[in-house]
Amino acid sequence: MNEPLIRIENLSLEYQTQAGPVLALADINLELKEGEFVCLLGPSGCGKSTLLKIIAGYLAPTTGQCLMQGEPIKGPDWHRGVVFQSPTLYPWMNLRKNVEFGPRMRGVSEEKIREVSDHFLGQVKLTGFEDKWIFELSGGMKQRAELARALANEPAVILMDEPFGALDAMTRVDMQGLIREIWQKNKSTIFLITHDIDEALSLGTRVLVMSDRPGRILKEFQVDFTYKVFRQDARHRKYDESYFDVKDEIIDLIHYQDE
Ligand SMILES: Nc1ncnc2c1ncn2[C@@H]1O[C@H](COP(=O)(O)OP(=O)(O)OP(=O)(O)O)[C@@H](O)[C@H]1O
Repeated sequence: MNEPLIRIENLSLEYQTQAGPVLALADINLELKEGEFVCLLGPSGCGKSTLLKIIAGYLAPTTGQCLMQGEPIKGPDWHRGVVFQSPTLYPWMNLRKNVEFGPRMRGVSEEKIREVSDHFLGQVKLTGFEDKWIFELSGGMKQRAELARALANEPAVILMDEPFGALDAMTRVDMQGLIREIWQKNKSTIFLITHDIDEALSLGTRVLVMSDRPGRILKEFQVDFTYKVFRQDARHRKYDESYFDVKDEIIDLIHYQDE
């Protein structure tokens, strides 16, 4: 099968605002292949979230196209799971009901729903908290719950917009370890937006760097640092010189934009 999971061709997006049109993205060409962990970096306001929203199906491109398995994406659907920085869990449902919501809406059997929610709550290490209300969970737990809710739909691709941005440094590193472990175990395809170069390099198999608005993809880096980091010592990462060479190049690329 040569068709990539997601294919974006000559895409641009222009927002219409009261002050006039805002060109957010231009000339985007991008493929996401099954099993890839693609991280997107770029200056603030360059169009990263806009690109993710197009892949999710929330926004339609102004020109060009965004295809999933060769078919144009026409709107949001459960094949593409989305995780945002602020959890969007339903406060009137307990944790288990939140995770089961998607499969239940799709008419999955109650037996299978239970199996899936047990499995993914286990993967995100929330077994034992199923009956808790959302307000009873910590920030890190909410973000893990959000992840379990996305995973419960068994989407073809998981789209994450700064998923760990609001977490403290320690919880963030733990979450990175967890998402790496889940990606490897489930053979998931992940597209993740971050401001953190170390996060992108320590998780991604490919790191894309975007230009200032209108966002274009300036350069991409095929990297394998994620394979070198194991969850057990995720807090004590040791990288060789090539890591710092790539990091410096990315800093220069992003910094150059600000000048
Ligand atoms: N709904 C909208 N209507 C009009 N303009 C918008 C809208 N959403 C975003 N924009 C503009 O489009 C540009 C890209 O925004 P976007 O949120 O995609 O950037 P970003 O790279 O994700 O930013 P950040 O890193 O700060 O989250 C910005 O100039 C923003 O002001």
